[in-house]
Amino acid sequence: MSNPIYVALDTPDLDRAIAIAKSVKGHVGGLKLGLEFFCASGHHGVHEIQKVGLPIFLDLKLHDIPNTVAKAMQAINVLEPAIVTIHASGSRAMMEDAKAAANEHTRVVGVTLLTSLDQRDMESVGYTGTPHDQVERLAELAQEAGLDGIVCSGNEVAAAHKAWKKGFFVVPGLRPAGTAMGDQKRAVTPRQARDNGASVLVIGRPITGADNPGEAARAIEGTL
Ligand SMILES: O=c1ccn([C@@H]2O[C@H](COP(=O)(O)O)[C@@H](O)[C@H]2O)c(=O)[nH]1
Repeated sequence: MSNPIYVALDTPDLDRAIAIAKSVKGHVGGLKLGLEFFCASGHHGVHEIQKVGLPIFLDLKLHDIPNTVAKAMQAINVLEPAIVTIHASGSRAMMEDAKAAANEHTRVVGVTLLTSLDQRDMESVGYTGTPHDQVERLAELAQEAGLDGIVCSGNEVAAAHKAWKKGFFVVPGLRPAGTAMGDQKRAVTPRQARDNGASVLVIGRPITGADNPGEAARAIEGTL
């Protein structure tokens, strides 16, 4: 089985991102570039990170009217990302148009409920039901829209996997035992997420915040 870990290179500093990417190579399966990185370094930054030689996951969480999201997707096709995120709450039409605009070999996955949100946060923005309900609802919509999979927490991935056997499940918000939660509220360990059916394990600060990111990645890999 290939290594499911994608390290989140959340930094605006391109040299630092390259250094971390090189140090974790061999202990992760891919590199995730999100808003912080992309807003600071853009396409040039992605090209530089690609030189490390690992698959690229563009975690841009696109969320806008269908036409705008489709055009944004077309603009990143040239980067040939392995995975791209959009927000599933943007509607079925938005997801359909995003998927239609993406490269054939790019997996387009829909964020269901951010792992930094809990039940109380959901209520504060007017969502009804539990995190499980929300993930189930949006996973069904994402599947109907023809997406490849979803982003959810390790708490919901087992149920999502059961309902969508061929789905591709990206799980962030992972914390090895004893590490700081930070802003994550629905966290599980990398091993729990993998056992629950995650296809991709997204891990940021537990690796990038370590004195030796390569060693931290190797240690987490060893727990899987
Ligand atoms: O629901 C979500 C969706 C995306 N993320 C992203 O994953 C990483 C997590 O970083 P950590 O440092 O391991 O907390 C980060 O890039 C988020 O933007 C998420 O956490 N939750």
